[in-house]
Amino acid sequence: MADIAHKVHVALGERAYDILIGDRLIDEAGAILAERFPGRRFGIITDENVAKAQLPRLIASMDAAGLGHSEIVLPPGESTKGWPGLQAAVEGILAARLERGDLVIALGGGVIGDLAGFAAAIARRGMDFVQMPTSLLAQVDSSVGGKTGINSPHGKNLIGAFHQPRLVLADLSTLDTLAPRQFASGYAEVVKYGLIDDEDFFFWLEEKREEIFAGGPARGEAIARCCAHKARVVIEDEKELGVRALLNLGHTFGHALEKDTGYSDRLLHGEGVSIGMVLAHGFSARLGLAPSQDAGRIAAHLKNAGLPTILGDIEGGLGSTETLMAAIAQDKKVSRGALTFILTRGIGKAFIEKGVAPEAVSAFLDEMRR
Ligand SMILES: NC(=O)c1ccc[n+]([C@@H]2O[C@H](COP(=O)([O-])OP(=O)(O)OC[C@H]3O[C@@H](n4cnc5c(N)ncnc54)[C@H](O)[C@@H]3O)[C@@H](O)[C@H]2O)c1
Ligand SMILES: O=C(O)C(=O)C[C@@H](O)[C@H](O)[C@H](O)COP(=O)(O)O
Ligand SMILES: [Zn+2]
Repeated sequence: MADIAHKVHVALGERAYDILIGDRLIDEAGAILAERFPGRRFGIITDENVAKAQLPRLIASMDAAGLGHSEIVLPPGESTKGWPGLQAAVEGILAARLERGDLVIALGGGVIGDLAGFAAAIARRGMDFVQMPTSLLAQVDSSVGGKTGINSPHGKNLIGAFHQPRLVLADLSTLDTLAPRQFASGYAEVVKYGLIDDEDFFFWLEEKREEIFAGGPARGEAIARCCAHKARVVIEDEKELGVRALLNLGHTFGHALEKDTGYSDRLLHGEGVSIGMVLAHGFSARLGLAPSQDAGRIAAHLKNAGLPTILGDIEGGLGSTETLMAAIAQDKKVSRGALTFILTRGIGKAFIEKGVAPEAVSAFLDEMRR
């Protein structure tokens, strides 16, 4: 029997859903889906790595529950989260003759979650979907909150829709097959929650980091605390009209770096966020807003977790500062041409700053490249 260790409810009225977190949940997924979505068929969208490591378990549990299903298996990696990947996902849903009342299952990391969620949002003008996150990043962040979409050559996540899942099933045992670099990448988003507004969580992470990486009980607790944090923010501001932008800490820089490195394995999303969070704290210190020792303490923690923390850590070099600034100018938080950044007064004290001077950002980036 599956062990549902944590349950977080995302109270969004008619779009409300549960996040179930536990060990070996995937082996019970068929029974859970049959109970919650009787009489439906399912289109499982996944990538080749997850298909090898986890899909057989999901299929076995769905077969045991007598559920009808089809599989759409895409290439792994960030480059799949673009127009051709979206076309493959949507056409796969249609080819499988899934009806509007059937469900899409996103089995995988954040790439599959964002892509399959967006495909579900637009196929047959909108289908329900279930998130089954299998990377740490997806379990603590991308499977929750309904941001779905794909990347554009113009910038990260520029095409998409808010489309909430009907259920999130996070099986801790799936993380056993995740590559260490990918686990570290997801850990950057874990740290993010502490840095936003929960210094106690950051200090707890400083104590528990090794246990979390080793797979001890702190891992499930960390994942549940992140989901509870994100659920609180999403309930308050589902469409990012205000406070939800705090979840973007480190992302304005990070997304520009991801674009600059071609959405490739040169820089994973969490790695960009790691460098971006250190830059956001460094920039805040430069503006006299935050103590500079906080940036050092954060960088040390991320570095000990195996993450890059400075621009020089990105192999293969970067484009010019002008190119990075052009990517930053495409950020979705830009309003009437003015830049918005998530800045900070220190660990756990992030805030939204509108109208940040591009010259100040550009000068800071120039300095950080030296
Ligand atoms: N929608 C949101 O709110 C949100 C939040 C954060 C990040 N994101 C997006 O998420 C994406 C990054 O997600 P990610 O870090 O999970 O990357 P990913 O989806 O590429 O997964 C990481 C890698 O690990 C593999 N993998 C995943 N689970 C596995 C498992 N259990 N066993 C073996 N291999 C496994 C995948 O095949 C892939 O190669 C980015 O596109 C980012 O923009 C979205
Ligand atoms: O859920 C959110 O809101 C976030 O900002 C979470 C981020 O970790 C995530 O990377 C998100 O996809 C970024 O959103 P975007 O609106 O900047 O594309
Ligand atoms: Zn992110």
